[in-house]
Amino acid sequence: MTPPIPLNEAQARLLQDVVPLGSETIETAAACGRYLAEPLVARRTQPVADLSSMDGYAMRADDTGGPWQLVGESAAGHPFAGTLGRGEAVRISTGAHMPTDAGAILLQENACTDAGTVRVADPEGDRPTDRYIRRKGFDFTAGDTLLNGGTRIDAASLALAMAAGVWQLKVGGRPVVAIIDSGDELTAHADPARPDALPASNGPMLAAMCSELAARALVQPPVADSRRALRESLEAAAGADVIVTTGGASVGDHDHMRTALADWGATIDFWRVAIRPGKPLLVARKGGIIVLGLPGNPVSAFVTAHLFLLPLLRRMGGAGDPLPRFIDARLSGSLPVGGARQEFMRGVWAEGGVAAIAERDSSALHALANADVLIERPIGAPAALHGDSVRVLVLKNGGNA
Ligand SMILES: Nc1nc2c(c(=O)[nH]1)N[C@H]1C(S)=C(S)[C@@H](COP(=O)(O)OP(=O)(O)OC[C@H]3O[C@@H](n4cnc5c(N)ncnc54)[C@H](O)[C@@H]3O)O[C@H]1N2
Ligand code: MOO
Repeated sequence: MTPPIPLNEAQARLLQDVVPLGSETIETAAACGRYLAEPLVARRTQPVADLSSMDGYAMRADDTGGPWQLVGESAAGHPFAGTLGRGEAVRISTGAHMPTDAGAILLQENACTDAGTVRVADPEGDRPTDRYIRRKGFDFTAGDTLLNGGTRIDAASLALAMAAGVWQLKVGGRPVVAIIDSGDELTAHADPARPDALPASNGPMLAAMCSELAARALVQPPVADSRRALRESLEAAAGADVIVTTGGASVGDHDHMRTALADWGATIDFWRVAIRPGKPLLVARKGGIIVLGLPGNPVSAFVTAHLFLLPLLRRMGGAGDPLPRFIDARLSGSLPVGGARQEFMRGVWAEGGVAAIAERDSSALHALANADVLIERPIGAPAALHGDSVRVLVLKNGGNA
């Protein structure tokens, strides 16, 4: 048996030949979660003119002493059409166009009005200023490149595209993922006739992870531990871009995944990666289909999905930067010396840092569901102490969570 390969080598081998799926043009409002297939270029300037950022009164920049005669109003969507002379002011609202010739704003809190005349309320207090003017094009100008191709569209970038007058976006495709749970012990639903059966939780878990990436996930009913049944389920899934299996990837008498893949005509690219959990991971290919064989233990399947499945789907969908992003965090508590495999420990936010959850068994879903982060431990890392820096992958309380 060849030794497990390092994680970074395995990820590079998985992603190196992946060609992004064909692109399509869709409504911007429906593009959340997709990746830009070309740069986002502004079609309009924002703001389109100098605007007021506050409610108050607008006057000329060289006329900030007052009093001023009120000669009209500029409201958002209803600009003041006239010109502004010395000694004149217009009522102005937040987001309204600055009148031609206006160059200063007096906040309404700092103004008093009487019979069409505006004055500075407190001669010792705040006077008109240009600080409340949002200059034309300060955010972006028509023709500016706002986002690079390969960027994921999220709520903010979707709003940016709308504001830039781009109603449709060219985005990468949505990979179709077939998910196969395997094991004689598994049942798709709680089954009173089989009280000892284990609910197949990996399939729905992986489908949920895929759905956050705008992939289409199809979960098959659990498949028995037999070469023939596995081969048939692979054949049934052959219309997908990616087939993900869980279970049967290890060395036991009932672990048939590798032989079933060979029977089906797939070539195994690599098997076993130096990570904990998740060592028995395999990658195989048949034609244009990529098969990811994840280990059956639920935590192993979860961790390897983050490290391999999601990066693969991101790359297929057109992501420029598909690998998960780890950040540095302070350790609360301590960690033992790192082992022979790169480890991903479940952790929680605690005391301004992260603390490892004591339960490290790769079947422990309760601990996984309580985890806020995965803490990375390099191979052979020295023991870590309270306050040391560790790398973490944020699972909760980041983004929309
Ligand atoms: N002698 C050795 N035994 C094992 C090794 C090894 O190197 N030598 N590796 C261990 C490691 S590490 C892992 S991880 C597991 C992975 O095994 P498999 O991928 O073959 O998975 P199974 O044996 O089929 O199942 C493992 C475990 O997970 C449960 N399971 C499976 N599918 C699901 C599902 N869809 N939903 C929920 N739970 C599932 C299954 O009941 C088992 O308890 O192998 C070690 N053994
Ligand atoms: O690689 Mo296994 O996932 O540690 O239990």
